[in-house]
Amino acid sequence: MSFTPDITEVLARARADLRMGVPVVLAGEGDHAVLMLAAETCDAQRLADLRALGGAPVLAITARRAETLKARAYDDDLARVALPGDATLAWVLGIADPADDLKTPMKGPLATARTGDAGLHRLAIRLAKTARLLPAALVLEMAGGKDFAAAHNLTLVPAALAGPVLEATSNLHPVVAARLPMEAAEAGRLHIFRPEDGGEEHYAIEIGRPSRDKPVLARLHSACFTGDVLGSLKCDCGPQLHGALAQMGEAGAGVLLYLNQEGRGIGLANKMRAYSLQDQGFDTVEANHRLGFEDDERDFRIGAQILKSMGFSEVRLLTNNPRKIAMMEEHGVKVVERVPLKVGETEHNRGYLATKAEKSGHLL
Ligand SMILES: Nc1nc2c(ncn2[C@@H]2O[C@H](COP(=O)(O)OP(=O)(O)OP(=O)(O)O)[C@@H](O)[C@H]2O)c(=O)[nH]1
Ligand SMILES: [Zn+2]
Repeated sequence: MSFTPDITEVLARARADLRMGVPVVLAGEGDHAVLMLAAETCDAQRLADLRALGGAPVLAITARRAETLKARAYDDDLARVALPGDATLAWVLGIADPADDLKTPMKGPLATARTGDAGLHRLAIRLAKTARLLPAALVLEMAGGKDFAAAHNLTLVPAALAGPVLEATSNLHPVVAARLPMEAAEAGRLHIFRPEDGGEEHYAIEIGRPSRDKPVLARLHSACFTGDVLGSLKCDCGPQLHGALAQMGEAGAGVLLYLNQEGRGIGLANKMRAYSLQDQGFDTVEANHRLGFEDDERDFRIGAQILKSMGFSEVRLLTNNPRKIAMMEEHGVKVVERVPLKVGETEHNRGYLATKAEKSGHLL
């Protein structure tokens, strides 16, 4: 038995620190380490403190973001923008956040570095992403990172242990289930699942008493606060959610997973940043890229894990998204049938649905 936090627990702490603007130390090979701050939550004092340490801090961004900024990414998916001597917090935010890109088209020329531990820089961006912040991190290479972390009471993340944990899907545990009569079906039951990594909980809504021996009518729904709760006309999520529940109610059985992967996994704040870019004329995929994200950052392995833990191994999947089908099949859930789900097209979301069909391979 040990009271010392394990790597999963350390990562959860690191995420909380970054959201609060507290720096984190990432330890690499031997004595090598980097000090990181999430660009989005860094304040002027911490930026000044970082500079006072000397060395050559960089702003690590994704190649997606670098492309918009016309900055050279020397390391495939990663670019390290050198901090000019007079870089202010506004400069840092201007690189990290595309909000004023159109107003300030020339943010450069930006010098990008080829040196430094690319693995640690990638880890810094990954941590910012998992904290649902903009994918940009201020990073300073340092020796003696362990002592520095201890002296300043900072979370120390050993990179070699962190990598595999961040790649894997966290185990989920059932917390509680209770009866929930709904408009769509009186015989409803809501199950709560909690991941071991301290991340968002996910839900399963079981309708009727679906047999575990036959393919179940199933839907993997990704959280969409704007569509599900506010009835946004920009997407089709609300009608899809209610349509799927109604279809299961009519059939007398089904299971809908409500996965808390808002904004295709980038979080609601970043999704609203994407919406703001969409108002500047970019489509849903371009907006994600300009922010530095991939088109879709969701992890559908979570869905397969929940279905299996509930005893379902075969599904009739309500979806238009071929990626969901592939991920289920790859992770032990057989999709015996795809059941199309086409509801809620409006004049506001027609372009959005067309982009998903053209660029993300959605079936019409
Ligand atoms: N980043 C981003 N996320 C969005 C946008 N519009 C909707 N979302 C999110 O997209 C997710 C819904 O995914 P969809 O692509 O509509 O549908 P799908 O679940 O992949 O596929 P289907 O099963 O066919 O519905 C939810 O998490 C929404 O919050 C957007 O413009 N940008
Ligand atoms: Zn939506």
